[in-house]
Amino acid sequence: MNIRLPHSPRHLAAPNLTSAPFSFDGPGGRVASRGRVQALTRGTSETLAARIGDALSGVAPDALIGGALPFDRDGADCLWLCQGEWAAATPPEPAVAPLKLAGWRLTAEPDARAYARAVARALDIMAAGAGTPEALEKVVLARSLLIESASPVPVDALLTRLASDDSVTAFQVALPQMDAGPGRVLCGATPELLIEKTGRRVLSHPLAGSARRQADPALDRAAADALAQSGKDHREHALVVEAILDTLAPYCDKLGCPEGTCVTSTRSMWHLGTRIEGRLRDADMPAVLLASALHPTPAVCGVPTARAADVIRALEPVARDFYAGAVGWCDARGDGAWYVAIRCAEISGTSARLYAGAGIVPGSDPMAEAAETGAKFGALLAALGLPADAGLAGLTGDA
Ligand SMILES: C=C(O[C@@H]1C=C(C(=O)O)C=C[C@H]1O)C(=O)O
Repeated sequence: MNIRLPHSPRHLAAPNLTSAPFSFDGPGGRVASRGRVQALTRGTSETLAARIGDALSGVAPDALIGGALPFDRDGADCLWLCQGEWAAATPPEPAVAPLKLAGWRLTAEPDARAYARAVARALDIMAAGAGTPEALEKVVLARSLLIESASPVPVDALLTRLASDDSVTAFQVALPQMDAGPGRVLCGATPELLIEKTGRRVLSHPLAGSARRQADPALDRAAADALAQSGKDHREHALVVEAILDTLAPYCDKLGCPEGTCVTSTRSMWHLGTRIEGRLRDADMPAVLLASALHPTPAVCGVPTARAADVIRALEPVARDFYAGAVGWCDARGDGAWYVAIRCAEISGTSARLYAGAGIVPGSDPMAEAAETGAKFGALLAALGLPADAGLAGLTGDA
């Protein structure tokens, strides 16, 4: 079965989201696991093609693979194979249930000021290496907020609330169990399409360059205009587009960005975005392998990739695990959609660890980057029923 996301949305059954190991609900439709579900053998990006080939050989045309690739290409992925009858599903409940976490506590890891110091350190590394062959041109540094609540974090209610923003894809992927504790789920609302593949058609919509939305319409417009004019943000963005074009070129006989770079928005953020369209040479290339070839783009890692990954490892105190990886699905024909795993949280029982990062290039201002990460937490915090600006603590003199 061919599931087309943006132009012919198709609703697949997901009787109970908490028991479905993956679901995606975005601008083009909704895809969720169902039927007989089995975990694929876990492995790194190196063995992915062989494992996908094995999994898809001989399966029924309506089989579906979905899940998450970790940020670290040498880390083990988490993929699920679903087989069985598909049934038409009713679209998810439009009602946005109020969500109130009982007795919650928030710990910044690290706090905004320590994050700003890490950004300053990254800028020093860039300056020290400038002009050398391995000079660091961009690195994306992230921080996290750990929320601990007195009651379990309700993933279904959170997803419903996240999905109420039409500009994002609300997703959840069940992650491997770490120990005997509660299950882990990666849950979020990503605005960034890594790759969508339908037959020979591919589409990617990278984002990089950000500004916080404002409640006042005039200030909001001004923020978008400033982003559209920002040389620093356009430099940050261009590196991502170049990397995606370079990676896709060998797979495509046509590739381009017909609309150029535009300002796009979610409910809480403005971004620079570029729609990249291509035609594959091989219609059978599975979307998950294209996602793996592209990942990690400089939207979440940096340039050059290996150097940026080293700096991330050295400067970030919390392991990314599946944050800033890729989440998505692909059917037996290889058609599917994969998203950059951002604006998300790893949820386990009563705790949720939220992540947000920002691209650093020469000219970045450490405190402004800390504020940007604070703003990026907003969507998840609000969906959890917490103050949307809680990630900005320490930046406004209120810490
Ligand atoms: C890394 C994140 O976002 C990425 C970084 C952006 C930026 O630096 O401007 C913008 C969009 C995303 O590609 C995140 O939200 O955690």
